[in-house]
Amino acid sequence: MATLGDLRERIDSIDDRILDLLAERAEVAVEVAHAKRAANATQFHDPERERRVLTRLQAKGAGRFPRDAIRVVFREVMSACLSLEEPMKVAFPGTEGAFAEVAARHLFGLAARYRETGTIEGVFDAVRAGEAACGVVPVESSTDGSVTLTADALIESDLQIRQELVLDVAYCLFSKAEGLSGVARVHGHPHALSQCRLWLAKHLPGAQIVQTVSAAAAAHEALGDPSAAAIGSRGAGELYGLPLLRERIHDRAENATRFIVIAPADAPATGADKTSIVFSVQEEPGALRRVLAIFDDAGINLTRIESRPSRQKHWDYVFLVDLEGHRSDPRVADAIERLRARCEMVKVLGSYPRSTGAR
Ligand SMILES: O=C(O)C(=O)C[C@]1(C(=O)O)C=C[C@@H](O)C=C1
Repeated sequence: MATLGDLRERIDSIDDRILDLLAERAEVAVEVAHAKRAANATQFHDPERERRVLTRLQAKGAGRFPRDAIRVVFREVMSACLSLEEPMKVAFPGTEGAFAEVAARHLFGLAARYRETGTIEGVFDAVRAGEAACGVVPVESSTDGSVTLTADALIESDLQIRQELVLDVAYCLFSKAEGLSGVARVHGHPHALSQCRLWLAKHLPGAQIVQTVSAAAAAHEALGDPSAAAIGSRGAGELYGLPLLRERIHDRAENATRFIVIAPADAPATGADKTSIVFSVQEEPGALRRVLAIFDDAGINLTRIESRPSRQKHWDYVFLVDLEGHRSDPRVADAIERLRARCEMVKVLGSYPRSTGAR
């Protein structure tokens, strides 16, 4: 049997070969950048190509090497190669350690340049001003429903949805307190507090609940005061060096947030896509039912419908719909045309590949 020393020598030599291959890949990525410049490409980042690379490699597999890890490794390899071409600039709301950052890093890797904008509107502004190539914003939570700030910003903006990601959201409680009995105050973002409401009522009934603007602000409170606790992602706690008191304190075991990537243009068809649209209907009885029948007649599945105040008139609403299919599918294109004939306003917010989810 080989000794531990022998096996480690073999691992060292395999790692050297991996490094040589990475160096070779980096050289090719630099050549890709030259080819793109020669073709006057405006975008170096190519999410469709990245998706094809990840799908192909995961399907191919690598013996015993875990399939999920293939995604993580190649996500970082491509993020690093892209940084040699042109670093990707990505905006997200909130501060470091927020779930929007977790989603952004999952999609764009460690080598992208991240910009915290503080607010959801700030993400839209940064992308519109060209300060970021794209932005990652939450659009709905499986527990709290729609993120209305995002819905309203989408309705008003010319930016398009080009990707989505459903992220498993797990909240932790961090504190310098020895145990739960030492916690007098719990600080958290309103979304975090709302998603952990029952747990807090049961386990910390006497604690004062304090809303903060971000997970980072909550962490700062807990850093400075041993009788304070903060709610946040595991990553946020690690980032701020706070001891973990309890894990998975959210009320619903299945707690996910859907994030979208907004950019100047949406995505080409992949065969498994969704399209988001917003429309307003005339104020007459049965108008909404007749409009929805267009999708029904075309056999198009609606995955979500939501109404928002139009902000033009009192008690006037617009409807946001997510449907299965790409806007270039003849069936979808035809339904949108029929919608235009019936509605006062129709705006396509973008077509994008359906999320396969991330944990
Ligand atoms: O194929 C390309 O267009 C590349 O730029 C290479 C590469 C990669 O590393 O594989 C890098 C960045 C792109 O977003 C897609 C893929």
